[in-house]
Amino acid sequence: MGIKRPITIGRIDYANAWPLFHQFEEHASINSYEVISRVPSVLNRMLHNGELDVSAISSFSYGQNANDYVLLPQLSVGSVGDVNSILLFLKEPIERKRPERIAVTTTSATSINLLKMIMMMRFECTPEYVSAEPVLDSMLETTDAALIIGDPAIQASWKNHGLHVIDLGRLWNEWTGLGMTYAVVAARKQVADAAPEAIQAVYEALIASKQYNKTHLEPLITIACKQLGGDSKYWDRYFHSLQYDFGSKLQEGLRLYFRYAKQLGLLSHDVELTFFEDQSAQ
Ligand SMILES: C=C(O[C@@H]1C=C(C(=O)O)C=C[C@H]1O)C(=O)O
Repeated sequence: MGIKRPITIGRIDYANAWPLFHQFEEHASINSYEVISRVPSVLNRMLHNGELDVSAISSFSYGQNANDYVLLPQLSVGSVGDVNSILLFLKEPIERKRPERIAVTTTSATSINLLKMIMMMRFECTPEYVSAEPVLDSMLETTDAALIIGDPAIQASWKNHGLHVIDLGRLWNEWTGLGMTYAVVAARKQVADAAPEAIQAVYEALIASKQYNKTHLEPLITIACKQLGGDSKYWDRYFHSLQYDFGSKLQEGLRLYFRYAKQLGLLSHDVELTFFEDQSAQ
């Protein structure tokens, strides 16, 4: 039993995940671990390849690999309504003209598929999607619209570029009445079976970090202003609009998302949410 090497943990390299990971080190009781900070698409690949043992990943990537993963309970990045950092920038309002070609950031999995769903089911169109680095101006050189997530989306939203902006979290909520879960924390099933105590230690540290940050947002707001720009009012509202607990409303939204993904052929199979068993509850 156990693993005889440092446990590898993936951290999303965007402000949206800070409330889960900031102070992780201070709360970690394991002595041998490594935290690797990357954009979601890279973490998705690394967990899939076994380069990571446990990671925050796109919820869509969990759906693709649900047989090999377990979810850590009460940990997610979601919203019921505005998410503020998953944004579609359009040259023309969508009510007037459906986009024919959309540039989508290379960093996402959940939001790209959420966008495809919204286009097909809500706006009844099937644009061409081209993958691109998340730089608004260059994305829009040859397209009608651009999807950006995370910090670059926030920074693009501050610019006065005269574009029309759709917040995908708000649109999903208005359309379905539900919340949406963009990121989950998953462990490789193989590792959770072989070393449940190591995964339990990571789980407990993330929960402790999340609880601490909930009542100590000030340091995160200060770092965000310094590193990413904006003012404290913006970041206070941003962190409060995101939901980190993976509650039943957020799970319900994700289940519907997976059902739609299957229906549209974006996923090849049905997805069940399978959770890691909290070892302290036994
Ligand atoms: C809220 C966000 O949620 C995220 C969106 C993801 C995706 O689209 O795959 C993955 C992880 C999160 O970073 C965001 O990026 O702004």
